[in-house]
Amino acid sequence: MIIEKNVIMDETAIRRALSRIAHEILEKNKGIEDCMLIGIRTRGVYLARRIAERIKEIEGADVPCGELDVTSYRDDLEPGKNKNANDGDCNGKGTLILPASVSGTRDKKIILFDDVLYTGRTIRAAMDALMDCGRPRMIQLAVLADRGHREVPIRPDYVGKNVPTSRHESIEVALKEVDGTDEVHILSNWEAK
Ligand SMILES: O=P(O)(O)OC[C@H]1O[C@H](OP(=O)(O)OP(=O)(O)O)[C@H](O)[C@@H]1O
Ligand SMILES: O=c1cc[nH]c(=O)[nH]1
Repeated sequence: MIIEKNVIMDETAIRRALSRIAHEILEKNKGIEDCMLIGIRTRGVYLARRIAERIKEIEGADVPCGELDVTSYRDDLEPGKNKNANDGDCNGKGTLILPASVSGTRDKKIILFDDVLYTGRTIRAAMDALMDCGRPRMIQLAVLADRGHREVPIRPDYVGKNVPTSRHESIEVALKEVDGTDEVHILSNWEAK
């Protein structure tokens, strides 16, 4: 099977999209007070950190940045590996990692970051994890690429690029921090899970 790869965002396009999202976050939240950025592992973490740096440049303010691992909250885990493994110990088991300067997510405005939004199941899992770890005042969602095909009623607040796709395509995000390069590409002939 021939797999075609088409680049849809290069380094400049990613930088501009993240810069725009940083401005949109500041505008929507009228600043950054009580906001916390939380990146979903793996690449969402680096997107959140880049936005935090951009916000610092624009506003001169530090915004706390955390990491979330949603693995134990997924609805597609193999039997026997369910979320009970983490029940009652959301921090101790590494689901949510916050900077030491922050006491928790209670009453905070959480802005969740992921690289790709597809069915929405990862974000559903992320929201469950966050709710188990405290009671945020609000949760907003930022994604670099929204490719559609939602299976749950989830809509992002901030989008780098909307990419109409077929189910036989996949979107891959490469980031310098993990992949050595910044690029978003679309692959044809992908076999969806
Ligand atoms: O909206 P969804 O259908 O849940 O798909 C989106 C998720 O898929 C990818 O993660 P994946 O589980 O492939 O793992 P990865 O981040 O390690 O690549 C991507 O990073 C998103 O988190
Ligand atoms: O196209 C897709 C779908 C899910 N997750 C991805 O990273 N890309």
